[in-house]
Parts: sequence; structure tokens; C-alpha cells
Amino acid sequence: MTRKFDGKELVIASHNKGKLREIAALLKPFGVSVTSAADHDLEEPEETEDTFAGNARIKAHFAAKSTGLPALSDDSGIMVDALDGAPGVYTADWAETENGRDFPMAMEKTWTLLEEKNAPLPRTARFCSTLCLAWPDGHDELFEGKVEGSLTWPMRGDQGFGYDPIFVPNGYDITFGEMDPAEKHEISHRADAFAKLVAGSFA
Ligand SMILES: O=c1nc[nH]c2c1ncn2[C@H]1C[C@H](O)[C@@H](COP(=O)(O)OP(=O)(O)OP(=O)(O)O)O1
Ligand SMILES: [Mg+2]
Repeated sequence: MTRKFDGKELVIASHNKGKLREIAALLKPFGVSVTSAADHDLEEPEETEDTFAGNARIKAHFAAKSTGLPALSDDSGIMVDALDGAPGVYTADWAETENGRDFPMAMEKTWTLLEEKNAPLPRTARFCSTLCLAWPDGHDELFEGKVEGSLTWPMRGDQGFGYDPIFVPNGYDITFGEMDPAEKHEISHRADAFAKLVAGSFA
């Protein structure tokens, strides 16, 4: 049996401002008051697992235990078929530099690898998201979502975050970076997982 969310406050166990903005927008219709990991002065736990689900559980359980409140995390990434699913769980790591994250650099690295491989067009990829809703007593629920598309070069658009400027979802000719946020929320991997969370835990 799926446990229902019946609290008033939900902690979003993420330090990514782009994600926080998207999750707050997705939760808006449900009258839940949301706070972030930063609002509770939480550190960023190390993401030591090699699956989205494993890392989503680490983040949500850490926040739930630390705050005594239910917490929702998202672990996500982009999987490129011609790169055998890379960068996948390591999407954020590929952008890591001494001075913080550099996503243009990570996108260029990804495109260069595809060029070096002479990967055929379209260069298919998908964004994946696993949401974990965890309670302070250790119970949790997991929900998975994805969106299929292909990569394009050069980068286009300044909406969204992360890899959005090179991802064109199937059925569109614009990137997530060029898309209105409300439209991204209709079709994104996070929205897909979120619909399952709502059906399971909020309905
Ligand atoms: O809709 C998206 N549009 C573009 N890029 C995206 C998206 N969703 C995930 N991504 C990329 C960037 C992100 O940095 C990485 C996930 O890494 P991931 O560890 O789950 O998130 P994070 O470290 O940025 O924030 P946090 O762990 O605090 O929730 O995949
Ligand atoms: Mg992370």
C-alpha cells in the first residue's frame, strides 16, 4: 500500500535552484507548503549510489531524518544512447569543476564524444527522474519518469537549467532551453514522475 502524504509541510531535499523552482511549481495545485534543504540549513549528502533510485533515497531520507518532516527528493540525469547511457547518474559530476558546475562545458564534452564516435543522427537520449518521498520513520515511496528526445548542437535557449539547451524532446523542434517552463512541466521526466507521485501519494 502506498502511504499518502497527509502533512502540511514538505521539505524539498535538493540544492539545485532549477529543480526547486520546478518542483514548487508542480506542487502548487496541492496546497502543500514547501521548504528547501537550504531553508533547514541541511548539508548536501554524498550521492554514493550508482542508480537514480539509490541516490534519491539517500537525499530524501537524510532530509526527513534531519528535519523530522516528510521530504521529497529528485535524482535525475540524461542518458545518451550512443554513449551507452552516459552520463546518466553521473550527469552532475560531468559538470563539476574546481569552481562549481559548468554545464556548457559538460554539454560540449558530451557532443564532442558523439562527434568522435561519428554517432548517427538523430542522437537519441532521454532525461530520467526518480522522485523519493521519505518519512522520518524510514518509510519511502519511489516514482520514476522519463522523456525521450535527441541532442542537438549548438546550445539553444536560456530557460530551464543543466542540459536543457541541447535536448529536443520528441515531437518538438525546440530545445527544453527554448521552451516555456509551463510547457516543460507538461512533458518533462520530472513531470512524468510527478504524475505518478500525485496518483500514488496525494490522490
Ligand atoms: O530537467 C532537467 N533539465 C536539464 N538538466 C537536468 C534536468 N534534470 C536533471 N538534469 C541534469 C542536471 C543536474 O545537475 C543533473 C542531476 O543531478 P542530481 O544529483 O539529480 O541533481 P543536483 O545535484 O543538481 O541537485 P540535488 O542533488 O541537490 O537535487 O542532471
Ligand atoms: Mg546532486
